[in-house]
Amino acid sequence: MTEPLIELKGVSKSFGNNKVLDNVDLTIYRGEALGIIGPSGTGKSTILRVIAGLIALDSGDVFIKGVHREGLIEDGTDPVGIGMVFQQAALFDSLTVEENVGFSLYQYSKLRRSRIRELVHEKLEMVGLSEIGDRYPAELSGGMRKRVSFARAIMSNPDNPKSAPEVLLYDEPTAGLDPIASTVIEDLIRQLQCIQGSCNTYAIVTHQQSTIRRTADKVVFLYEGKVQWEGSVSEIDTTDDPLIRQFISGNVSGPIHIAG
Ligand SMILES: Nc1ncnc2c1ncn2[C@@H]1O[C@H](COP(=O)(O)OP(=O)(O)OP(=O)(O)O)[C@@H](O)[C@H]1O
Repeated sequence: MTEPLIELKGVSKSFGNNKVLDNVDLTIYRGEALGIIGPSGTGKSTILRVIAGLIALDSGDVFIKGVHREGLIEDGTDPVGIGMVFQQAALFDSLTVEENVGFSLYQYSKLRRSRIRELVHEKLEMVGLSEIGDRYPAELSGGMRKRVSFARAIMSNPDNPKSAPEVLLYDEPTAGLDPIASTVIEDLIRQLQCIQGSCNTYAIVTHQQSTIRRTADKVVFLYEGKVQWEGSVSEIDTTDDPLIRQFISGNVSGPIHIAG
């Protein structure tokens, strides 16, 4: 068994009266590619934001590499870096691609501008976009914007090795992309997993079956605030669990209550 990098123990989170996560236990091991699936509004993005340390818990504990997290990511206690790729790429429209990817280094490091440009170029090359540093986000396709956001998520300061993310969290990275652009992104996620110095551990939230099948090794199914099922990606086709059967077939009849 490899080392647990992320552990959620008894995590609960409500927004007002809406209990989104209800006593959730989840472990992500080093090197794991974890797919988080489940119906809309069931708390998948919330779990990613909990792991990323972006929102406070109501109760429960988060351990990062065995160390109890106190507070949020901004409190800086995590022993490993965690990067997040948001659903909407979340680029600054008024900055060039190069300024977006290098943003945290321009803001918070003492590196020379020329060194940051080199590092940005390296990351853009890793995502197959080495020629677009001078463009603005509005000049890019949706798939290209996603790839730029990947480059930004894996950016780190070589003077501060702890800033290199060891875990990447992808929130619906292929949402809104055509099947071919989705394949490009899925391949990139797998390539980044294998590149030395990039992230070999990740969790991915997705609704797209091709993305689940091509980017996840293990899958957890979230519903009604709890992890209801977990198994290998091949088991989603063989399990007789009624929740998974209904979800994968898209059948409106079954144990999953359709909101609205
Ligand atoms: N900041 C917030 N304030 C209030 N409610 C929130 C907030 N963030 C999430 N929610 C609610 O929590 C529930 C779960 O949201 P979340 O985005 O985690 O679901 P999801 O499974 O990722 O959904 P989808 O598949 O549709 O993206 C939803 O009912 C949502 O409206």
